[in-house]
Amino acid sequence: LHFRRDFKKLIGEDSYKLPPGLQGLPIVGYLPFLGPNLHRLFMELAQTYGPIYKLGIGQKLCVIISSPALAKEIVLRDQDVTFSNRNPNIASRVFSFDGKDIAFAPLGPRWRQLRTILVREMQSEASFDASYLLRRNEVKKSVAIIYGNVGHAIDIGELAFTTVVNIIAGMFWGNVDGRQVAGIDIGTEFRAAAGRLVQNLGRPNVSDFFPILARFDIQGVQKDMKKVMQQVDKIYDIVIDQRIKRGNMGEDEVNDDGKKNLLQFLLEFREHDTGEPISHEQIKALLMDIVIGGTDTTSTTVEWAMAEMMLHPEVMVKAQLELTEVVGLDNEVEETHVKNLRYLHAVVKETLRLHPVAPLLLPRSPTKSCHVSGYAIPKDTKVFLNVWAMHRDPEFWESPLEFKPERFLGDKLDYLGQHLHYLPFGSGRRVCAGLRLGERMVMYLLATLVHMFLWESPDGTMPDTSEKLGVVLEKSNPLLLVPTPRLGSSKFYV
Ligand code: HEM
Repeated sequence: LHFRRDFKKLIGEDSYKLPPGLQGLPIVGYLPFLGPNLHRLFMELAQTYGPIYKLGIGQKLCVIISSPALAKEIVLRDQDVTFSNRNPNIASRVFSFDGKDIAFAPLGPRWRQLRTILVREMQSEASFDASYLLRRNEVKKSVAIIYGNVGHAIDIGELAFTTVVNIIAGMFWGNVDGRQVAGIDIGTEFRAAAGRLVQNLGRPNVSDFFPILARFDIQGVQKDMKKVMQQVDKIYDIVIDQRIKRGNMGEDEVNDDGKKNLLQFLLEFREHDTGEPISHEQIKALLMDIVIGGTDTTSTTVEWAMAEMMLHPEVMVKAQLELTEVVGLDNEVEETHVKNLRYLHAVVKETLRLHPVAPLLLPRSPTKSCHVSGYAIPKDTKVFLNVWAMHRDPEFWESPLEFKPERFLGDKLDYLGQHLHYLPFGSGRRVCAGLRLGERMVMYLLATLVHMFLWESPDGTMPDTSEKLGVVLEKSNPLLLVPTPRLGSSKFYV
């Protein structure tokens, strides 16, 4: 009744029907039936209700879309502007300094300004070239850590995460040693804070579904978010102050081609800008997006790829043969090799097909009432695109549940979101803003792990593929693997 009343108010009497679906119980709707793995539940419900259906959760109306044809109407066709907004929940609003970032900001000049800086300034070929040594150093440090643990089990997800955090810290705000700022170990601090942030961001919060109860914060999500954000804020304040002081003393760091890191760029942009100024909070919100949006996504993908290769030894062997051919057994991997690793690219694509880090993307929300496939979608509805289901749709994929990188070898499918049955980075205006860096880091790190070491499961136990959905779709059980050096000379490892 609630939805019908809202709906009629918004788009007028009886013009279109809401999609079919479930209202659930009175008042709470479908809330008590939501399990942890929403993408699986949503796929099961699609088998009964079809490729577009509604779900009432508390006072919120959700619409779930599981077909590429309908996704097209939303992300690529004439309605993409209407659907390029997020309507963030409470945790996301705290996380994003109330929508001052890229990921949760409404479509508009401020979102466009930050997005352009991240995509064009920081991910141009020239920027990547200039910051390559930094990535190389961090990857080499991780190789040395693995070498120091030969014969012992290593947590691959954790190793990948620390490597990526350090790369990102160095690239985006830079400092003498990306691991330490004013005595604070960034990797460790962020690991702890990011874990809690991500947990809160992914947790169903009663206050989101019953805005009327929001001020009571029954589960304490808002309170906990604010507490963690204070910790993270403290680190950002130190980093920003340090950068300003260095700038004032004429000690700006520049990369090989004279380019500055993102933080220097943003601070100067703020000072000299003639158009919209970038506020302190916007800078922090952008750093937040980069650290949270860029780390778990990347490291989880590396972890899943390694798990799948362990489960499919023939894939691991092919990837190693390719590396032997392209890189050589008397050489270490450089980023310049990566473009020639066709098979490894296919492995990563197949990994992201079966284990997309954001199986429901980031939810969209129309800014005005509209229609999709002849159904009414009222303003502010939460719209989920179930990419996980589309990636397993037998209409588009042969033997969809099998891990077969070969399917991508002759295929033109890329990450840009033009082919609507394959959307690991999303699509349209809101497609991932860190796509190029994400792909680059995954490929370089994975190629290094596979080329430099042979891997075994401890005690012969094979990895499982059970998953849990927080903000990213991660492995339920961490992937532990035991390394042995693969190259003849120890000089590549120390
Ligand atoms: C393997 C790595 C990554 C994957 C699979 C991934 C995936 C995604 C997905 C699915 C979305 C939502 C797109 C949509 O709603 O259509 C997204 C958004 C976003 N990602 Fe990534 N991402 C990755 C790495 C990164 C990195 C490295 C960064 C930053 C340096 C980043 C920053 C962002 C931002 C800022 C957004 C929001 C874009 C917007 O709303 O305009 N991501 N990402």
